[in-house]
Amino acid sequence: MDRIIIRGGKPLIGTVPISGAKNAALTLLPCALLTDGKLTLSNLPRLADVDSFGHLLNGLGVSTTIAGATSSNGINRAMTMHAADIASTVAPYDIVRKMRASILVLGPLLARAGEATVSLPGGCAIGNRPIDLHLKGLEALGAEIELAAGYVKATAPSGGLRGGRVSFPIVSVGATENVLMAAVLARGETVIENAAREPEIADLCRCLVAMGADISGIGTERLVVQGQESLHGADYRVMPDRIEAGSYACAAGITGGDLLLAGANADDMGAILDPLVEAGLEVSNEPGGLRVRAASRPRALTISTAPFPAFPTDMQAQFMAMLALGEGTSVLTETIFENRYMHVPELTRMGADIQVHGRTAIVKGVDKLVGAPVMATDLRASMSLVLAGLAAEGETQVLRIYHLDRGYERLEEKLSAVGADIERDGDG
Ligand SMILES: CC(=O)N[C@H]1[C@@H](OP(=O)(O)OP(=O)(O)OC[C@H]2O[C@@H](n3ccc(=O)[nH]c3=O)[C@H](O)[C@@H]2O)O[C@H](CO)[C@@H](O)[C@@H]1O
Ligand SMILES: C=C(OP(=O)(O)O)C(=O)O
Repeated sequence: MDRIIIRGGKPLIGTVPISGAKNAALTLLPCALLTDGKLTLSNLPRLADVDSFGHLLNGLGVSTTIAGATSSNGINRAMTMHAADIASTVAPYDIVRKMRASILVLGPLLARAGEATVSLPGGCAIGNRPIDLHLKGLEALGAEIELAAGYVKATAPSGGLRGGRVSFPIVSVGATENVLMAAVLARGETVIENAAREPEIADLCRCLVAMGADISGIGTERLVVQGQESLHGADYRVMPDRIEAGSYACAAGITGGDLLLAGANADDMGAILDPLVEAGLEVSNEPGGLRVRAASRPRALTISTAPFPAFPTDMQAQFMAMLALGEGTSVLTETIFENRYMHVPELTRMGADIQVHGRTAIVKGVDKLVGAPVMATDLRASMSLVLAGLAAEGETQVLRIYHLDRGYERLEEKLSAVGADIERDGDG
């Protein structure tokens, strides 16, 4: 098993190309199931989850071809998917257990093929992660749902799904995505109230519109979809990854660095950039990207995670690492996932002073962190340990880095290029 070895203490300076967004790509890929035309996604990040999704689609009968390698600018990778026929409507446990986003084939399969059998994703390291809202939303479009032997089996009524009214009691990114992808092929109008407003949802809507869908209210909490008989193929470019960009911004913050995040889109990143500025970092929009400079130690922050446009849960761990070396006491509250503090004991082993009380973590800034072997437990937790390692004295070894490969494209290459002493080794 691979590990990442970092010898910390170097300010990171230079340009980091920002890749296409994982969390957008993973909801754009299942859109291929909605049409017998070809869907080509460009700016597709080279990530383990994208590969797994490709395999999942292949198993459903979708042919996939990949063009263009990821260049040093992080561009040019495109995948063309062609679901001329749906050969299977089953998403098996073996793939779903590796990648929770597999649940996002449920809505499209149901809408196009009239049925879908998808392994229940279950919980993961960060929390329970139920899918009841996905299922209730699809029921509102007429689907019949059965749960048996660890699978959800959804069936459309004869004549197919029909438009309906879905009002989510809480904001759910995944449920909004599943219902949207089903509604675009349902008969009549669907109204989704209290829809998630994450930029990745707007990206999904724009791709669906490029495929012939009729959606209004894009970017708002009320989406109105006029279902179509069929959709057609399209070429669509995946949006830049705001979480990857935010993670590298924290790398500048924790190392006292100066990074140009090439291709990052500040418009989607207000809730990430505002606290960086509050912490004393200089953030500016420059030609080609977003520049983040840290002239001093970050100041303490009080942050609470919440659905967009508030501070994202996917940035909590990285901010915590940065604030562990900040000045003063920060207070972080995690409201989305009940178990998203698995990085705390590992950061503590590196010398951080962090106490968790329920959903709140009190982070007392320390003067230094010291390198140690640490174990990553989930994707963003892993990145927080890499960040800590970049600033720590001595050597940090991050184990179980397959989590990082799910969400950070060419991590060591991007960090080495801006001055980090980091390498991957095959014995971890
Ligand atoms: C609102 C939010 O920040 N969503 C995050 C969530 O999306 P993801 O789509 O995984 O999760 P949801 O947005 O659906 O979950 C939001 C909340 O709703 C609850 N829930 C969800 C679905 C359901 O059927 N029933 C239910 O109770 C969840 O337990 C959670 O507390 O994790 C992703 C990966 O970290 C992040 O990129 C998303 O930003
Ligand atoms: C937890 C994440 O992703 P996933 O839902 O794919 O596990 C994430 O992107 O931080």
